[in-house]
Amino acid sequence: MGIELGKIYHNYIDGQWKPALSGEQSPGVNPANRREVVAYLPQSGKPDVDAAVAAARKALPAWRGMSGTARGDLLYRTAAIVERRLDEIAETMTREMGKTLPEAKGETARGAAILRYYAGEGMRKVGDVIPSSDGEALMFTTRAPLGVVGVIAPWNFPVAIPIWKAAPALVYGNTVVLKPARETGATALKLAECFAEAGLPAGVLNVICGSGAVIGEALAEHPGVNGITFTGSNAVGKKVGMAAFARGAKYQLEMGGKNPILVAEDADLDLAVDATISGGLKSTGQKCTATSRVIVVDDVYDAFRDKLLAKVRELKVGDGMEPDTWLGPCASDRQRETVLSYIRKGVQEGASLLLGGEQPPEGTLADGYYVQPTVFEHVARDMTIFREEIFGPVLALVRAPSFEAAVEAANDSDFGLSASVYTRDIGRMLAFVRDMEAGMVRVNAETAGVELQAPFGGMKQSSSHSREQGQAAIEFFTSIKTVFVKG
Ligand SMILES: NC(=O)C1=CN([C@@H]2O[C@H](COP(=O)(O)OP(=O)(O)OC[C@H]3O[C@@H](n4cnc5c(N)ncnc54)[C@H](OP(=O)(O)O)[C@@H]3O)[C@@H](O)[C@H]2O)C=CC1
Ligand SMILES: O=C(O)CCC(=O)C(=O)O
Repeated sequence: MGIELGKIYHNYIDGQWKPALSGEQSPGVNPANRREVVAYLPQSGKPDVDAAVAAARKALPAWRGMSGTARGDLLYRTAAIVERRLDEIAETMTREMGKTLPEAKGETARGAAILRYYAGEGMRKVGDVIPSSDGEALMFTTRAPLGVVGVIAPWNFPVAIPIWKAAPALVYGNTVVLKPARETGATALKLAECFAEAGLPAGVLNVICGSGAVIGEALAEHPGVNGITFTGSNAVGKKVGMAAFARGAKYQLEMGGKNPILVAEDADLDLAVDATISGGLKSTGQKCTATSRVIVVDDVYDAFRDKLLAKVRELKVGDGMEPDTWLGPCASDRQRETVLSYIRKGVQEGASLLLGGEQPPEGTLADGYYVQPTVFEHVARDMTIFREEIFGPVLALVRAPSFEAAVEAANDSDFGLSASVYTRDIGRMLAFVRDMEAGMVRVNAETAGVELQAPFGGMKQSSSHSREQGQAAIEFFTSIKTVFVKG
């Protein structure tokens, strides 16, 4: 039994399911088959944002007043419900944004694991006792929640990202207004159903769907929102950050990447090829941690390229619901057009297109937003495909005369999210860890894939220099209070 297609969804505000106040809704189509309407989603406006923020503000005192353990218990219960509904949530995700069903199931299971991790945070320490210079006083730190937190989420990890933002926000005593990407509203509303079934009090989590330019902006500018956490493009992230900064709200931005994998002359080439393919092309290259620049030392360049091409040719493109599909469609028509325009630019600017570069030939794929896995070589550092985030199944091969030159080329980027190296030499590993300007530095492992218990974030223009996930989340979602008590 599959999910109900074409269902009409409502916003989740103040513990109730409500249509947009305007009554407007918009269809969300399956990127693997544009004829399939997956869901009708509310097209909310500013009055809906006002209602959601008012509900979150009203719920705040009681939620903040509960113990961390009690808040954590609600997250444990939500995790169990997400797990029970895993197949349905994963199918909704695949039909809304195209990633393969096994990937969607893995991500949903990860969502439950993130909820459990932060449920446990409700019982962990929040401060330190610091010796005072006054022998009769007690000085210590504690943590206060920010208040109402706005979560603006992208479509590429529609379960993991909203949860890794909302779960720590909630457990530390904040209330939340979540605005999912327009592509993945139904998946987010199913998560809201799980929180509601777990017994989360009304108004503690609110989910509203609609255009980013309207309700995302309204949330960032709203005087009732104390903090905004955003993942998405650099252009929008900067706008959101500036809107929050202008009114003194706290903000956290996770944005693009242009992640390199370096292949040294002593690398295990088979492993390096597998990591390049998995890191660069899984989820159709739509990860901020996706491998995009493949920088290979001259001595092994030809052998690496030939192995890579042989394996990429074997990848099966198709509907993510089909069991033999390795690579699904781009998440939307807009995203497919962006990717194809980068490919055209690569060709115009003189890179050599070795493989792919087009929509797959007509047939069963004609109704979806597909792009063939694409490999370029002779990519120069001033080319657009070397410099800008593509967010599609496109790899740019770069030949480097030496390992040192490869590191230098890898650092020649405005971004610094993730970077990986393949080498067996401990000296090279350590040099890479020291010299690479990236928040996630990975040795003999692909650039993508993050662990929920470890800090995640980037350097340079990849982030606002904060970190998400693991214990790092407490830094954004709370403020430190230093307390001095004298009897
Ligand atoms: N770092 C990452 O993980 C991601 C990076 N990207 C990058 O962004 C590119 C474009 O993707 P796209 O989906 O358009 O990313 P956006 O940055 O536009 O979208 C991310 C989120 O921000 C919302 N948003 C859009 N405009 C505004 C605004 N003015 N104020 C506040 N919120 C807003 C979106 O809503 P809505 O969906 O309604 O527009 C969505 O919820 C990709 O090609 C990729 O390069 C995209 C997704 C994730
Ligand atoms: O690599 C991952 O698992 C996470 C990637 C990510 O956070 C993103 O693409 O937004």
